[in-house]
Amino acid sequence: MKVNEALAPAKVNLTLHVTGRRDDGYHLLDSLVVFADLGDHLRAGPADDLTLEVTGPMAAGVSAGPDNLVLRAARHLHPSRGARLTLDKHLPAAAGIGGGSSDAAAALRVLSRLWDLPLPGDCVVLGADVPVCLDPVAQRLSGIGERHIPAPGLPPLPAVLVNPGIAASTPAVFAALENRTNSPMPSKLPRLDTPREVASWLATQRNDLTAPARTVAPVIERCLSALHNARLARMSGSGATCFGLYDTRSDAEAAAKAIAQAEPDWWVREVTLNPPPSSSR
Ligand SMILES: C[C@@](CO)(OP(=O)(O)O)[C@H](O)COP(=O)(O)OP(=O)(O)OC[C@H]1O[C@@H](n2ccc(N)nc2=O)[C@H](O)[C@@H]1O
Ligand SMILES: Nc1ncnc2c1ncn2[C@@H]1O[C@H](COP(=O)(O)OP(=O)(O)O)[C@@H](O)[C@H]1O
Repeated sequence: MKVNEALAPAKVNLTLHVTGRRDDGYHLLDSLVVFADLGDHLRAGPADDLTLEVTGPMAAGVSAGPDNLVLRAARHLHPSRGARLTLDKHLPAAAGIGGGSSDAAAALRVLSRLWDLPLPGDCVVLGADVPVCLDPVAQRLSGIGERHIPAPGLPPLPAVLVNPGIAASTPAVFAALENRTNSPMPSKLPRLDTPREVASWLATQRNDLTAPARTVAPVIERCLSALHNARLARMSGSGATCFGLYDTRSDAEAAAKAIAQAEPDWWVREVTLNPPPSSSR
């Protein structure tokens, strides 16, 4: 990618344990987060005014106004400088894969280069997922999202992402959560060398938002069923996107093809999670 371009990769919560709730209503999380080799594309050119154009296959319904997280991130970085921004949307919005947060983080990265400014330290105010998206590699996220440390060794993971085209509102899903104090992941995460080992270990962990998300969007059950031949099938974030993990890319490709044929209205993509550096599409 050129200096004024950035990939805003899909974020996937391999685990999402809700461990408590702060007085301000935000929830404490313990989450193993990885990124895909697929995402939105952001370009920035020099300009006097700040403008944004939203293009691409998933642009429908995404505002190009000041509420777009790309423009909010730009104004967070500098209150008045200009740039001509183009956001090519490939990820569904409000889908539990952090499209907006990853776009905001990409905007901070690109504009800090264009404007020669340091990255801000307080970007959690843009969204709980923005800090982890600033450095899109495997990480263990905690606090409400403001704390993250590199995850121990994980291999690249052949996977399929499935979204049924229903937006799951993150506040609505948190509001439907019955038990807000659940156990965290083990304090020391194991080193996992193969997709099979990853799937076996993940099966002992959870996404605590799955049950409330199913009440908000019952179609999630069908997404998980569609991934029945995966080593592990789970929801990401607050949904509704679900992911399936496979042993090989060809297994994932075959599964994606079959699901897309059976559900032509769904967004179905074969991806690699935690890809080797510089292999993004
Ligand atoms: C749940 C997660 C897990 O990675 O992913 P998504 O489903 O959004 O992808 C994130 O924590 C979401 O991050 P993000 O989407 O940036 O959240 P924000 O805009 O800050 O918050 C949206 C709303 O979600 C709730 N929220 C969010 C984060 C958090 N730790 N506790 C919360 O209770 C609050 O109701 C808040 O008003
Ligand atoms: N660049 C953007 N892309 C997608 N959604 C955006 C963007 N900017 C603002 N939003 C708003 O943010 C909300 C959450 O979007 P997103 O981050 O994609 O979902 P999630 O938090 O479920 O991962 C959307 O409902 C949308 O209104």
